[in-house]
Amino acid sequence: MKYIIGIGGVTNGGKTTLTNKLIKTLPNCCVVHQDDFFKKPDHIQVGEDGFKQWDVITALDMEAMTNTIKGWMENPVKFARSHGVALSPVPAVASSEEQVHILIVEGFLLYNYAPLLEAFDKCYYISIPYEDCKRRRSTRQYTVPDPPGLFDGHVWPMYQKHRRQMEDSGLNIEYLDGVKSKEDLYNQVYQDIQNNLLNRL
Ligand SMILES: Nc1ncnc2c1ncn2[C@@H]1O[C@H](COP(=O)(O)OP(=O)(O)O)[C@@H](O)[C@H]1O
Ligand SMILES: O=C(O)c1ccc[n+]([C@@H]2O[C@H](COP(=O)([O-])O)[C@@H](O)[C@H]2O)c1
Repeated sequence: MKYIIGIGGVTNGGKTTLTNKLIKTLPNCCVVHQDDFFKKPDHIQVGEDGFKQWDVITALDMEAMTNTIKGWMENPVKFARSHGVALSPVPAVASSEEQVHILIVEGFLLYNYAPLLEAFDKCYYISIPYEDCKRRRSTRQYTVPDPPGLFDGHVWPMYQKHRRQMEDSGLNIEYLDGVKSKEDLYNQVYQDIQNNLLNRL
């Protein structure tokens, strides 16, 4: 069985932290990070506001990301091996359908790209309030540092716009409170995944 989990949410909401905890405990679990598909800085458009438009879907090579996910869907064993993910031994009696393979797709604009929406078996979305987000972001180092004013001028307004768009899409999303402790968030999601997998077996 193949199972694809989306962990979307606001910048600095804790997506990577949660993902890194889950991949340590979920069996046969690979990960795709949307941040790995940002285009090079010279391919990022500059808006009328003067800011490079990093927080829009065209800043990402979504076709390449989709192809990576398709690669996992076609052959999760090969994908795991080529990404250095250790697989559980397959019992001699097990068929390939009995072996569970999990893919976590993590990113801030996961649910705003129509061709990918059908891929997810389960969609999580982490939110935190404006003040927490601004504070966490202020200490974060990206490959391209935030210019002054980017958060209020671009990042937060784009987050609000994309969130509304996602909510209007009718996708079935489980919202997570990113202000909860890292441990509580992990326990909540791990338990939910276990329950969902058991229901499918
Ligand atoms: N539940 C949490 N409570 C407090 N701080 C958190 C929590 N989850 C993550 N953080 C912190 O917030 C920052 C951003 O976390 P990260 O997982 O990289 O977010 P994202 O991948 O959503 O951008 C990091 O400094 C991280 O330690
Ligand atoms: O990773 C990069 O190369 C990069 C370069 C410039 C900006 N970013 C920021 O990365 C943010 C999304 O990543 P994250 O982990 O904070 O959800 C988004 O808000 C962008 O403004 C990221």
